[in-house]
Amino acid sequence: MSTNAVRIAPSLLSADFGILGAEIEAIDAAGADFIHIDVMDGHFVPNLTLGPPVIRALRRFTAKPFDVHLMIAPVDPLLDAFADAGADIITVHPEAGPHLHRTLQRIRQLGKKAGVSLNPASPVAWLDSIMDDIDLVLVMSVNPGFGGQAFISSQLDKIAQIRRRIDLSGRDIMLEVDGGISIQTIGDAVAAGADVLVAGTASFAGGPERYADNIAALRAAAKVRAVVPEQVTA
Ligand SMILES: O=C(CO)[C@H](O)[C@H](O)COP(=O)(O)O
Repeated sequence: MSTNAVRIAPSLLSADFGILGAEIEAIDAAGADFIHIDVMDGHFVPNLTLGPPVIRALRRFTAKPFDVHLMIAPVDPLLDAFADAGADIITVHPEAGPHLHRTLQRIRQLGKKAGVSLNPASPVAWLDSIMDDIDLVLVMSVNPGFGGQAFISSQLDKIAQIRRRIDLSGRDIMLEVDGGISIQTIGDAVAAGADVLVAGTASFAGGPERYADNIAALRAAAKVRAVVPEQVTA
């Protein structure tokens, strides 16, 4: 794939929560493509972040797409609230069920792009029956819940398998990778087939005066792979 098409989605999880509006303005000006918002409920994942009222309040600080990753269960009762608050892409986990297909249909009915997220141990086969119903696959390259974790390199094989499926399907589906993305790991993720890279720690490191350089460094590193191609088998 062309690295020109790579999108960088800084995760607000690593921003200063005391000044989120200013952080969004700064990361937007620094070249972010999407604003990635991690919603955690303290139940589906062992951490708590923010909900629809905060997303609504932040909407006025940028025109960039809000890429909202829902790590909450049950997810269905809150879909309308997140759509109404200003989410553009809404990504859910199959385990947040009970009816993934219905959930994805509802997201699209709300006029939003529908994403599905696979945890490190979740099988690629879960995509089999929903390829018509998604606009984005989010591969978690860490276990969800916290920023600053190490990239799980076994996910490269999964990314490559999903890239093949998307290409064979001929559908316009984004392949996003989230967790441990840095200048050391982004090249391998892109070489395996990712085209949207979530980066929290790597985007927000060093404060606002570093954001543009951080994102530029990620884009440059996206063209460099660290592992030999044979390690990515699928
Ligand atoms: O969804 C997440 C954790 O559940 C975060 O988006 C992800 O971990 C990004 O943080 P970092 O780039 O620091 O790894």
